[in-house]
Amino acid sequence: MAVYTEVSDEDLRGFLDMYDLGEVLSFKGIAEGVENSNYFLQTARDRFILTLYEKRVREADLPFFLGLMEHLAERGLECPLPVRNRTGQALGRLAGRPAVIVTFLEGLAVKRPGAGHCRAVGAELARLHEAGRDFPGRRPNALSLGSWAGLFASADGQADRVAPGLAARTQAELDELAAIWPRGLPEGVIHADLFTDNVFFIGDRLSGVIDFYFACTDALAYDLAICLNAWCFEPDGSFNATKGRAMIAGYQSVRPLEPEEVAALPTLARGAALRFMLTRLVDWLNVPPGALVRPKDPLEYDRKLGFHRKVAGATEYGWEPVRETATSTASA
Ligand SMILES: Nc1ncnc2c1ncn2[C@@H]1O[C@H](COP(=O)(O)OP(=O)(O)OP(=O)(O)O)[C@@H](O)[C@H]1O
Ligand SMILES: N[C@@H](CCO)C(=O)O
Repeated sequence: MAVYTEVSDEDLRGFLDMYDLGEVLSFKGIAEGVENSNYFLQTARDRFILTLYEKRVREADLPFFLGLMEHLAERGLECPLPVRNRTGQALGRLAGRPAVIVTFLEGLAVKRPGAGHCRAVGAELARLHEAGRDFPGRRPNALSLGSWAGLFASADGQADRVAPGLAARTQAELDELAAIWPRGLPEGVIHADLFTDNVFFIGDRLSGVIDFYFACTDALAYDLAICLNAWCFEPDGSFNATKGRAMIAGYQSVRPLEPEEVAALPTLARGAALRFMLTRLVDWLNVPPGALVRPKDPLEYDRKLGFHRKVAGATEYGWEPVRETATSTASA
């Protein structure tokens, strides 16, 4: 359960005095997530999520995240909307932390996604990229290549305590990726953390996307590489190419990949796996005393890295050229 910061009844009352949300009917810490403290808030008016931002979220970046959610929602994406208080502010302070109330989204995260879910996520990711094109905000990816060596250093030489050989493997990967990391790919706003717990479905219909607190400006195909990592591996560690094919086809049904993005996909997938291995490693070694949180397994991503290292080309992820439609062939 990710609740790092407890909120007293008195603090909550003081905070909600600034809003027009009606009487509080229920207020509970949420038993998911690892990054921020999240509370479910039911008032006489509606259901909401109250988030207190913790270690990895810089307060200066919050206007980017909140503005992005508003921008995407205006363009028809189902995502939480920040709720403004009586003075028109969405961002406040509670229990010493920056805090925001957002609207509650209906739906459930899928635990064992099928190919249909992967296709829907691919298409939604591309819609997000398209909708983000005219978003004026820019935020460099604070968890890209340039940060990985520092993250590894902050594990303080303890990687081999988690698995023998992990330190040398990770160092070799850092060195190699620094040498081959693709530059100049099409960029835009990316979600950067579109894992299964951040996408909701009602039945088979994708009903919403949450958790924009890693969103940034980076290579669009890197976001797809993150999703291939998060959605298309089986619990036994094998990559499911049927799911990969569905996800990439879903993505390309909205935004076809450029040839240089296709060529870069294996390297981007390696980088994405390394990024999540490293943040998980650091979290695994540094669980704050008393925090209600279950850290995620870094070795899951070390194993995924092992798979990506052997991939020779994007077809192994299920990439196929976009088929010409009857109309485009006829008009060609
Ligand atoms: N707008 C929302 N509507 C409904 N439920 C939500 C909403 N926002 C968050 N939740 C619930 O709270 C949980 C944690 O939220 P979130 O994923 O944003 O937390 P986090 O700590 O940033 O997690 P992560 O580890 O994925 O980064 C979600 O899994 C979901 O159950
Ligand atoms: N989605 C991340 C946690 C939030 O950054 C992970 O699974 O490691």
